Amino acid sequence: MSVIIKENEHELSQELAKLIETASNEAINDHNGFFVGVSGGSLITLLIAGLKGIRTDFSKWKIFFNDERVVPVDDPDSTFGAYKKDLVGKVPITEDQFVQIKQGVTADVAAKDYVQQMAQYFTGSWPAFDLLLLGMGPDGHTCSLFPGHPLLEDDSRWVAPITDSPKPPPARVTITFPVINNAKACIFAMWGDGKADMLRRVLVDKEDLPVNRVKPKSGKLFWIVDKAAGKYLKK
Ligand SMILES: O=C1O[C@H](COP(=O)(O)O)[C@@H](O)[C@H](O)[C@H]1O
Repeated sequence: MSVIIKENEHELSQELAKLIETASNEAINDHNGFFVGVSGGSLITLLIAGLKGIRTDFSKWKIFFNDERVVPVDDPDSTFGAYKKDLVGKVPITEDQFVQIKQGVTADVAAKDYVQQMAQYFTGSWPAFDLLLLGMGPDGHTCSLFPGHPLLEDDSRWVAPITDSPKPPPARVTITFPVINNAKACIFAMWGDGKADMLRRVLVDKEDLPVNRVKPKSGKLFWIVDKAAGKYLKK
């Protein structure tokens, strides 16, 4: 595991972009495509800032959602809606490069449909993403895997529905830990004072929180944070 502490949000987004560029170019050289999973929330701001500057063949990207809220795309809670509004058109990525969650159905149906869509890109018992870009919520959740929730133990499905998310909206779909830990690389990226206390609990105290269950089996794990978020971490 590598923990990288950058001076500020700008430097953090540049560092994140560099790692994404490397992962993308390696994947494209290796299998002519880059399969990346993205999260919602504050990560999007970092991506908007960083992705503009990277040199890679964006046309080879296929973008999956690590989790998504079961809401219409034009709902402010929709993660795809946020990427569509904030990223598409600003970097050379088109809407059809996103693997979208089925609309107008229950979380259960959306999760099953998402697995079928994923299976068009991955063979093997678990999908092997080239890179997962992860966020951490204030309670230590990642994707839609929340502390104390039974889904933390789900090891039978690629994607699970959740209808009792403690963070609204309640209905979501999420990739599961076996999928996360089968990825070739995972990056947590975050900034700001608001993340500092939870980062201490995760990286210093090593509490059993969902984010600490991210342990890619044979992949790399990075935590990239700014000085404010990393103020309790040793340099
Ligand atoms: O609800 C969610 O929260 C987490 C963390 O978001 P943040 O805004 O606190 O960074 C996010 O990673 C996840 O994708 C999202 O659905």
